[in-house]
Amino acid sequence: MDRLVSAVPDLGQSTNAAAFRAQAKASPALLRLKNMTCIEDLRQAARRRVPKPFFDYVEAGAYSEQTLRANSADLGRITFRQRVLVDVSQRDTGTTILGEKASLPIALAPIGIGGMQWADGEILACRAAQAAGVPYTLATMSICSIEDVAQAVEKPFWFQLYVMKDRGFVRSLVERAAAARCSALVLTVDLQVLGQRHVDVKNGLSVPPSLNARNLLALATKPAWAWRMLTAKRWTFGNLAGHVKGEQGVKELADWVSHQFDPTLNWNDVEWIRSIWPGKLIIKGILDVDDARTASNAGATAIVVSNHGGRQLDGAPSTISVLPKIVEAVGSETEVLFDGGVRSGQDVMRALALGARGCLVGRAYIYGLGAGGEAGVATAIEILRKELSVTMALTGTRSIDEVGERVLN
Ligand SMILES: Cc1cc2nc3c(=O)[nH]c(=O)nc-3n(C[C@H](O)[C@H](O)[C@H](O)COP(=O)(O)O)c2cc1C
Ligand SMILES: CCCCC(=O)C(=O)O
Repeated sequence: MDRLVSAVPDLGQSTNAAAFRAQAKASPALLRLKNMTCIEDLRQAARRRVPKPFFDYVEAGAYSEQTLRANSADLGRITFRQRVLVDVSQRDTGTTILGEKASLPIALAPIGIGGMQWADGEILACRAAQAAGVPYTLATMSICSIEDVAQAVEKPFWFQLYVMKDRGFVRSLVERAAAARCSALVLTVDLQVLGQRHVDVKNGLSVPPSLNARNLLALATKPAWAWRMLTAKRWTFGNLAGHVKGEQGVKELADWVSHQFDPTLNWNDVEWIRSIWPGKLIIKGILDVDDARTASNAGATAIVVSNHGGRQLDGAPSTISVLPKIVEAVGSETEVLFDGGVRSGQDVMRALALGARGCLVGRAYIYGLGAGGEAGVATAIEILRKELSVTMALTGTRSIDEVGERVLN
């Protein structure tokens, strides 16, 4: 099965459609994905290839999923201003994020247990991101560890930090990220207490998967997935090995969070993190103007306007509905990144038009990972690139600098 992945040649700088088509010709893995023309196609393929508990985990939002739905619905209501007779023959989707060049105004969001979607998922996603020229964020709760990923990729990546009760362990994570030359620390502040995702409870989601009859069946019906996992031999949280007692038999994720994550986390701790991480600091999970101001004053290089993809506070507003006022409050001092509901290049354009510097994409790339490993993530990024480029053309926009309210109705 690993043929699918190992057959993928170095994708190079996949920044234009012609180059991607040439690579697809040479690569059976990309060829298999060639009929995937939108993120929804990748989602359907992931549904077929990933065991149900892990696919459900990606899909889920908290409680009634009102906020999850609002993220996409509110983005979809924003319409563009069609402009014609503008020379759009030369278009550039490139930009800078945190001062670094990116071929697209996106970064791959931190996704816990990405390595359960496809064996070695975090390494593969990071490779695809780097080949495409966009930042990748490794989650604290990843299956591949910081060191696993650092050894397997060429360029620096971002590391996402969850603050646990054991501050010695938190410090060691930060030190490991620095030793691995991570280029930014993404401090997630909206998940000290887990918003329940009903389906995970019903599926008995655990890492490693619990071996009851139902779960064994779910794994057995995806033999290609299971074979890759057995070969990769990575089944549990890579960053936590040796640090947390009983880690090999982690129980339900919700139990894990309530035992390990620190609900006392507050702004003084941000000062502490700032003192042990002198590099670029991104605070992720900001949805309120006052919090955005405090984050900016606390020395954040950037913030991510995020409600955790609708997975935490059900009933919170959609991210796109709060973006403009947060940009207005802090946008001149702090880079404002955006996430939640981005499933197309059109969505990226919408967020940029309302002031975001770039978008973190979560599920959109994870569907690609579940659909086809590294080639699937490359395909997801390529789909977003093409959609953004065409949307730029049809709104009479040649560069990311030109994107603003002028492209909206
Ligand atoms: C399956 C899944 C796992 C996630 N795990 C993490 C995580 O470990 N750390 C984190 O900061 N955010 C995590 N998030 C939130 C994402 O980083 C991001 O905020 C969210 O996915 C954006 O919404 P979107 O999926 O609609 O793009 C996760 C999201 C999903 C869907
Ligand atoms: C305990 C893992 C939490 C990962 C996460 O952030 C999410 O599932 O949304």
